Amino acid sequence: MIQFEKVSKVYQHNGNDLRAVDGVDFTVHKGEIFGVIGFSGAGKSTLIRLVNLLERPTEGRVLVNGEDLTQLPKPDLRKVRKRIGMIFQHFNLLESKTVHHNVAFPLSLSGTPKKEVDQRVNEILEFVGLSDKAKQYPEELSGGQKQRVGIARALATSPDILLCDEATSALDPETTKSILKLLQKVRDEYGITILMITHEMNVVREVCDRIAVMESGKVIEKGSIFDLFSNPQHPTTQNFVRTVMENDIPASILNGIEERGASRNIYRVTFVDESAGQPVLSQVAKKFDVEVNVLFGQITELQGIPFGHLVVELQGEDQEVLRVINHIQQTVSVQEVTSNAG
Ligand SMILES: Nc1ncnc2c1ncn2[C@@H]1O[C@H](COP(=O)(O)OP(=O)(O)OP(=O)(O)O)[C@@H](O)[C@H]1O
Repeated sequence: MIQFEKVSKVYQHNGNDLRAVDGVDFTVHKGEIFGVIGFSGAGKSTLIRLVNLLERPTEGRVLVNGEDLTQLPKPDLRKVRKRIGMIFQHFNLLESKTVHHNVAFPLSLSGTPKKEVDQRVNEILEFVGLSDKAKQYPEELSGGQKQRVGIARALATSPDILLCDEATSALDPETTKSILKLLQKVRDEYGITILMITHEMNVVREVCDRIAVMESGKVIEKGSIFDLFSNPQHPTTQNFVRTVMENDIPASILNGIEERGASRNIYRVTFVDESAGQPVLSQVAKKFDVEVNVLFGQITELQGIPFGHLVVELQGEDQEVLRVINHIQQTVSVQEVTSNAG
């Protein structure tokens, strides 16, 4: 468990205070995958580095499993740090060492007997799917394989917490997916708490239970993936959501709506939860004297829950269209679409 308690980190920049992290306050629960998302300079790297004391807070506290690391004597701090693994965007592997030695490194450093080290390394390489690469060097591996070595190295000392610093930002989309799957397996099989920072919304959508959105050092919004995607409050969060969910109706369709003039009956139907699985609109076409013309839409899945919207034109008498709206409002949310609004 990681608790940020009104944490700030202030740097000096040209004689002025620069609040890289500013009053951050949230808790990452045990076994959770928590994402911190923000644009460049938002303060994400500084925040994650406060967890393992690569940075010290200027104000507030960071508690790791209930302990304030700044208060620990050095030998205790070393012990606690072993319980916090970290992986990096550019993997940070030792190029002159084999995969086996890279993973063994943190164990050898702490004086673990060789036999024990070899056993643990073999076990972890099998877990990350790289048993056959033990004798190879980093330069012989793909980016995804290098990150698997990074994950194996971070897991070698059996941590409770894994910090991921833009861990998939240097990888292509397919490799990103496979690394995110591996991180899920790390959480599911070892119960490790994962805190990840990223600027990519598709990454947090794929694996995180909850996220916090950072801007100018502050957390501007936080919540479950479902809540933030389905109802983002802050404009920055809305921008992030837009990077993965096309909410805006394309201009060509809006122009078409404008051309239809006053007689249009165009609505945005938002599906949340099990309503997305119900054939609401096909039922309408059968039950009422209207035709349903789908103009645009997107349905996706968030944390196993279907979510999305369709923009539809209802063709029929106004009275009948109103009856349809009343009917479908019981299961989905309905908004009228005008040509100048998505
Ligand atoms: N050691 C430092 N000294 C002075 N300023 C710093 C230091 N580290 C970070 N900063 C500043 O703090 C702010 C937050 O930086 P940080 O690297 O934490 O952001 P970020 O969200 O991780 O962005 P990026 O993804 O670009 O690294 C930036 O304005 C940065 O210039």
